[in-house]
Amino acid sequence: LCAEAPSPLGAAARHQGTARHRGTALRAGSVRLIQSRARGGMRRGDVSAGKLVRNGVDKKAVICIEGNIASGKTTCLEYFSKTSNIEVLTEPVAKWRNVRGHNPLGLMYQDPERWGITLQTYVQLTMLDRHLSSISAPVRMMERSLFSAKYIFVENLFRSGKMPEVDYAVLSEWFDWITTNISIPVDLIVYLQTSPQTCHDRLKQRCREEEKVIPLEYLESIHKLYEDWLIKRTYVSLPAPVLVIPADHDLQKMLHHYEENRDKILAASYL
Ligand SMILES: Nc1ncnc2c1ncn2[C@@H]1O[C@H](COP(=O)(O)OP(=O)(O)O)[C@@H](O)[C@H]1O
Ligand SMILES: Nc1ccn([C@H]2C[C@H](O)[C@@H](COP(=O)(O)O)O2)c(=O)n1
Repeated sequence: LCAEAPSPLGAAARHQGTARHRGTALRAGSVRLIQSRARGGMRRGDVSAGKLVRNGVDKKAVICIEGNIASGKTTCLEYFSKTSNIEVLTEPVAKWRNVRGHNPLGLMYQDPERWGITLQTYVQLTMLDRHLSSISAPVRMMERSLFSAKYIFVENLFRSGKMPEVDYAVLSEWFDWITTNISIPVDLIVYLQTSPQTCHDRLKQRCREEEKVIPLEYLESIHKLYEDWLIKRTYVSLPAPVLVIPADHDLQKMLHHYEENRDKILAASYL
């Protein structure tokens, strides 16, 4: 049985616009980026020093929900979306499935060597847009991040031999430029830790057309990268502290776990 339903949360309406330098300020649609002061004066002063920061960014908490494909991130976000003072941003999967009539997500699963760079370039752009969009509530919970796009998905394509070295190099240059020059603040990572088999079962249940070709081994590689990054910490540096929530349980138990962890999660807003 297929159970893919459009997210009731919807995608945040975003203005589209061309980024253009104006002295030290850059306007991208409704986003205003300003050059941060050298040090101090901001909660994340050291991390942001000298970078472009979104205006007013230091007043809001950003929590990223991370986890394997179909681990339950959207379901978790739907639960917290019912809380006042929390704004929820799901991944822009609808855009990845339809950019001007093209489906880079589907193309990537059909032929990763050819289309991996196309999808991941677009993921990087749309995730950057998510990070920089204006925050309307004191706390933002967002699905995944610019960081996992690079450290998990791009890395997995490259390491599995499905992304040519030149494509990986270009994506890495883009990622390094963005993270060197633009502040991408994250206050907490919530890792929904699942077994690859659980994700495989949930993936089949969700039945997203493009994902029907995903074998268990693909989820195992993604799982390993997540574990190396967020649990073993043997891989790349973390952009924020990590809260791990075991997520193999049934829905009712998961909702209970979310409630139990609510204070720890929202504590990110007092940092
Ligand atoms: N705890 C759970 N137990 C069983 N099924 C779940 C659970 N959480 C989510 N699901 C189902 O698994 C599928 C994937 O969940 P979803 O929240 O879309 O994952 P993600 O956003 O991480 O890809 C959906 O069909 C969803 O209804
Ligand atoms: N950088 C990324 C991010 C996501 N994907 C794929 C994986 C899934 O098929 C889909 C959405 O992920 P989910 O929210 O269901 O975990 O997008 C990718 O290929 N690269």
